[in-house]
Amino acid sequence: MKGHQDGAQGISAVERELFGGRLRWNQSYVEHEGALARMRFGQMAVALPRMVGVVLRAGWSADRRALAGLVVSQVGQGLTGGFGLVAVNGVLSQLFADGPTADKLRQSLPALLALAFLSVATALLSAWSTAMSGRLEPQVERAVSARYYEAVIRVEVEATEEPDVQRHLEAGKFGTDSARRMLGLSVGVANVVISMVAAAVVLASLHWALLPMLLVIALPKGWGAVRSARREYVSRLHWVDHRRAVATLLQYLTTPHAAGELRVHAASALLLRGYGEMSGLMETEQRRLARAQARTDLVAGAFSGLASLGCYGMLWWLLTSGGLPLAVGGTAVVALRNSTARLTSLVQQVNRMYEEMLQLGDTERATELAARHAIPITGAPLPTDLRSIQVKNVSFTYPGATTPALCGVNLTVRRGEVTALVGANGSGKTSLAKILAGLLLPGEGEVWWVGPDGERVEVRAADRAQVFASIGLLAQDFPHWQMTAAANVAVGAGDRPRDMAKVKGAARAADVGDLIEGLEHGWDSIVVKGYERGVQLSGGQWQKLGNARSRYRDAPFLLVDEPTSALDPHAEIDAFERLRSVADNGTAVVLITHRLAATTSADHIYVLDHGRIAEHGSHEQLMTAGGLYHGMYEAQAAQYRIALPAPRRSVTDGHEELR
Ligand SMILES: Nc1ncnc2c1ncn2[C@@H]1O[C@H](COP(=O)(O)OP(=O)(O)OP(=O)(O)O)[C@@H](O)[C@H]1O
Repeated sequence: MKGHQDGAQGISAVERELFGGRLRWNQSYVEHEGALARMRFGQMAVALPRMVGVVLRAGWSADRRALAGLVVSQVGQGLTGGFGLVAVNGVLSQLFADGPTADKLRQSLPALLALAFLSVATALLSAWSTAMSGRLEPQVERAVSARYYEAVIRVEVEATEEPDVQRHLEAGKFGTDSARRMLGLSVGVANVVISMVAAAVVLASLHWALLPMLLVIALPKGWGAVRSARREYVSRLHWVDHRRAVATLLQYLTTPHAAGELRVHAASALLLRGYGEMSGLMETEQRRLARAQARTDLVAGAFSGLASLGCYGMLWWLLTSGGLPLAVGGTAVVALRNSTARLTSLVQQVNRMYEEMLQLGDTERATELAARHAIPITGAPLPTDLRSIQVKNVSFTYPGATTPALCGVNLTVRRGEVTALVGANGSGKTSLAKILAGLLLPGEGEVWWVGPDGERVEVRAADRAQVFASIGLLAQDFPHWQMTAAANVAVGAGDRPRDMAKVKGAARAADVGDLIEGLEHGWDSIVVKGYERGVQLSGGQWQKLGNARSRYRDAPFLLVDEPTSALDPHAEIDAFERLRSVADNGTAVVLITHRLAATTSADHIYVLDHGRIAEHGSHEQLMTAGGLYHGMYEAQAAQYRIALPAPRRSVTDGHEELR
């Protein structure tokens, strides 16, 4: 394989088998990022301080004292380095002067003492710097992460459906801890740069020609560092999907809910083969990178070596032609050797810093993008005492889809009623529920939130926080939080302090209270196995817990998507009756279900077909109309009729007996 630019090459058979083809980062995105990665030195010189600025600002707002301490200790170390060189020059000047050795040593003593003092000061400053950066780094990481995640969770759901937005937001995740590493590296780089600047000042003051020498040695290594970092960054971008897929394969191998299929279906053999072949490809890429880096290092090292040779040659010439005193020459050699050693560490750190900067740049871009697509934080207040939601001529097409998920939909959801949404798979029920919840905004048409006297606010103009506060949601694939049972209910109102009495009430209303209270650790049981206090719930028990969560929200509009799919027949009937009584108590219940027995008692049924409302009315009206609903209901009812053979009877001794 030649590398990530390869066309059809570099695909393992198993990658094709499991993922249908190459798993490389979307091409257009790579091109866009490629432009960033091709940044020239000049652009990088601008971008690097900007990213350091991001980190410093985060540090400043997190812990000013620690940041100030860090800056002072770094500048201090640079100064001690500079003064150290001056002291070395003082010692050498005394030693190279004429006169008896004992006198020369005595006269160099003050400079030697100064050197000792400076090294103690350097050690103290370095310890202070370590303590301050250790204190600041986690705070900077938290600040940058919080900014990113707070922005991401506010993004409109529709925007997250756009592949480009999705990718940028995903890419941003990898840079959140780069801020922490950037701070550590910035400290290291600042340390080296300050000491080199100090060395440069001292060298330039000794002889003007010594400064260009230092730069000539530094440049090739800097070039090599940037080149390697750029190459690694581009590679990581190209391989990120592949890497994620490999991690997923490994994750499946230890996921408890896959345990059965892994063993019985031998899925583990396929996954392990996938892991082996796909990580083998990544190793090939790592080898390519290592070879390329070795080449770059060789070229940079060769040029740097040539530059050093030239510098020492020039020093020789300056000394022999009398342009430079011997003591200054000695100081120059010490400074050049120190600086070259520091340069190696500078190169390594800049290299890593450049990579981190590119990743932190991703996080910054994702944060800005998220802010551009954010749900507005202001808007018209909803009428107090909401009565209904009216959907008028609403159409909606998911980004990238060719056909609309909803088309000219009209419906009204009223408090005190159960409104059922039924229809075939993919007919648009969940999409309509998301429109009602204000999670998706209609492409065309309006969604009105209506008060008791007909006063109304359209969802786009409304304060969305109030819209969300008015909705209780139980999605089809509601999250199973790996937390305590109490937290799993109370998370239904994460913006309110936990009220245990209400948690217990909601659980009782969803028929799960006794179960939780009967557990060894009761409400503190963690509802996933593997933790201390962990328990495993069944699918139906989870569903009841989910129902309790949506009850705990206690909102005027309750949207439930297949709330009984995992319940046993008695529990299912019970759950539907409980939903009925929630509606009777004044809540608007929107029930999405394929169990048509449950819709018989709904006040209004809407039948969706390919995104349109095909029929609506009560159960009786729809059955009389004999359309889609009638067909679906009959099909379901017929299943029960077929499944119930008439009991066979025999006659024994004149008595009928069931067999
Ligand atoms: N996030 C999405 N991006 C693109 N298309 C989507 C998305 N979600 C749903 N769709 C498409 O929109 C249409 C309606 O889907 P929706 O989930 O609303 O159907 P549904 O009636 O709830 O189906 P089911 O009964 O299977 O749950 C389908 O064609 C589906 O493929």
